[in-house]
Amino acid sequence: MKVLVVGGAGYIGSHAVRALEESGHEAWVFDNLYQGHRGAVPADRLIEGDLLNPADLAAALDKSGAEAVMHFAALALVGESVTDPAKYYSNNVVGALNLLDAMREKGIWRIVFSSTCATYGVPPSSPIDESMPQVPINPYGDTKLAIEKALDAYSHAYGLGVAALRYFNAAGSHHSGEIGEDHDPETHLIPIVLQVALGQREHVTIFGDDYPTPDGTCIRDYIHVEDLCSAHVAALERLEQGQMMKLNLGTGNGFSVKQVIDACRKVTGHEIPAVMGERRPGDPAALVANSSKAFETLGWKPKYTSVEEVVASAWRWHQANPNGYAN
Ligand SMILES: NC(=O)c1ccc[n+]([C@@H]2O[C@H](COP(=O)([O-])OP(=O)(O)OC[C@H]3O[C@@H](n4cnc5c(N)ncnc54)[C@H](O)[C@@H]3O)[C@@H](O)[C@H]2O)c1
Ligand SMILES: O=c1ccn([C@@H]2O[C@H](COP(=O)(O)OP(=O)(O)O[C@H]3O[C@H](CO)[C@H](O)[C@H](O)[C@H]3O)[C@@H](O)[C@H]2O)c(=O)[nH]1
Repeated sequence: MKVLVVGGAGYIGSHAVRALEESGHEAWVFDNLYQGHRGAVPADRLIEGDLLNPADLAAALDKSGAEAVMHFAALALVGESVTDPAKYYSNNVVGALNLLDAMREKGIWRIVFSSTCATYGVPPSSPIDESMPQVPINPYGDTKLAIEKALDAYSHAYGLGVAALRYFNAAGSHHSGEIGEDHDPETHLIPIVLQVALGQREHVTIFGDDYPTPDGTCIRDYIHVEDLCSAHVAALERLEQGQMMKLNLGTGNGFSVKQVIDACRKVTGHEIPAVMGERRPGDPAALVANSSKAFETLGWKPKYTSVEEVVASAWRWHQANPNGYAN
């Protein structure tokens, strides 16, 4: 299939491009390079444009000859979504609606969408399955839930085939060592801890140790980015017209902030000073996926299950590219 990967120059999108090509598909990238990197994608398949400009989208769908879309493009900083919600509703929700309109116009009915465990808010229990209530606690999560709802309605009314994939915490880098995670600003735990190991930060601040977890720090489910992307390809290949898949993507294993820092110490051999800080507003104590629905629906399972392996994969990229991409 020819696939337009929207947000394909970003962290997860660029890994999806590799996964698509490794599975024999033809991937094209649409990105405004707000967070994305030229160096992360093949130059001859990059179409620069903005989701907020419908003419850019129409041109990209024509140029790529796309039969399907993977939609990764979004703003994803929880804190910024609280202080500047207008930016998030506009870019994420209006941008997604523009994309859906452009797809309808061209008769393209397959879409795989990046949703998030943030749509569950503070779950009633963990692990989380897809039947649990979606009650986001910040505008970022609200925008993702709004898009899921639009996809639901469009699927029902217009026959769109949708996979809304609710990722837990993406981490790691491509096995080739050629692409990895490079966000500016970086807010995610594993890259921040590895920046300490590289001597770029003095310490990592642990956001609270008074949570109701065994060591008091938050527990998350860190899924390797290549595992995430193989699930995307599996979902795309199974989509049928009018179908709406909603699937959690995680490993089912939770690791605390302290456990992640210990794993980073083990992998890097660096002492990695950590200081205790305040809770970060909006952080649920534990977010761990029950992904059995994805296992059954997609015939998929994550290959990386230990947090050390995930950290080692991220470390290879950060060590080789301490300053990230050149462009
Ligand atoms: N990283 C995670 O752990 C995680 C977890 C759950 C969900 N997600 C979701 O997965 C997706 C990808 O995350 P990521 O970490 O790769 O983010 P990223 O910022 O690295 O990638 C997003 C890409 O979209 C592009 N983009 C943003 N707005 C655009 C616009 N208006 N027009 C064109 N391009 C635009 C950016 O330039 C960037 O390249 C996001 O939708 C995010 O919400 C990420
Ligand atoms: O310097 C840091 C950074 C993070 N953390 C903690 O580490 C854990 C992981 O934090 P991340 O910022 O790496 O990721 P989140 O769990 O906040 O991920 C959330 O934000 C992502 C968007 O970037 C995704 O949407 C994801 O689904 C959503 O849960 C959290 O407990 C956080 O408090 C620290 O203690 N110190």
